[in-house]
Amino acid sequence: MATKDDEAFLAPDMNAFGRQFRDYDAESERQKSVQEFYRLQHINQTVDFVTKMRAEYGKLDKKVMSIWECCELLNEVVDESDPDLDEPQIQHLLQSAEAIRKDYPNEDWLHLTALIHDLGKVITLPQFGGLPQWAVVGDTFPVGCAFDESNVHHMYFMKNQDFHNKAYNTKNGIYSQGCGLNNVMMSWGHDDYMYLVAKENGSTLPSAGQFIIRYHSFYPLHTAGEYTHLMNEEDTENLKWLHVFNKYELYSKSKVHIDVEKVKPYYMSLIKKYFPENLRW
Ligand SMILES: O[C@H]1[C@H](O)[C@@H](O)[C@H](O)[C@@H](O)[C@H]1O
Ligand SMILES: [Fe+2]
Ligand SMILES: [Fe+2]
Repeated sequence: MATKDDEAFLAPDMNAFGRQFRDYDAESERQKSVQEFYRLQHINQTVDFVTKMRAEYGKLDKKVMSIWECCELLNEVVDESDPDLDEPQIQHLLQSAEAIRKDYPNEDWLHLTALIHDLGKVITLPQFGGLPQWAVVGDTFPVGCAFDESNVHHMYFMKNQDFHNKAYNTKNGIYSQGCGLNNVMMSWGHDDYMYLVAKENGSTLPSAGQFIIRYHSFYPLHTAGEYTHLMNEEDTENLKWLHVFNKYELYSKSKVHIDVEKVKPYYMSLIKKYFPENLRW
């Protein structure tokens, strides 16, 4: 007989606060601080800033540690951009991973991708450079081309210096049609950082897994369907998996906790399969 654990994942209609998911306009205290977060993010994420961050974090000289150590460290991180989540970050990682595992039991790489997708948020901690929230979390978007209106709280881009730069404020900006997302500079944050960590440490996670990590906050693309003119064929293939992932990542945010010790052995075996024991961060 099927137990509750064997049932397919059901996406809820409401978040843990009884609101719609990703409602950035609802009147509440939380909404105000989320809006203030996006004001700062949209003003400060520029081509110059991203260029500096890529160079700095590309050194991977902050710490040597395992993937699991980082999962535990993530519990110290608070995400001020998220209107749907109040739980410790490790719960969010495990909730996402276990939800996907229910419906895609054979795609072990996808379970692991879910487990690690937000680990990059550690760059907000002092020992990783202590970056401000606007440089770590929130939705992401390309810099170096026009900011699309599908970005939440789009109006704040008006105070971004790139908004007024003629080289950057056209549809393609410094890019060309179909150039591929790999050639596009995304706003700096936990996605691009974790992608860098995985790649530079020689992870064998499939290309779709690496793509999910790198673009999971790129809602203007994967949910609004904008910026597709920058994609190439490989991006189109990988985007299919990002759509799958997104459903489980977003709608698994709930108050139902996962027993960490119970599932840890399974995830440790996946980490061993796809990552070296210690990584440079
Ligand atoms: O607030 C959330 C949160 O920071 C997530 O980790 C990120 O991936 C989302 O795109 C963002 O909207
Ligand atoms: Fe997440
Ligand atoms: Fe994220």
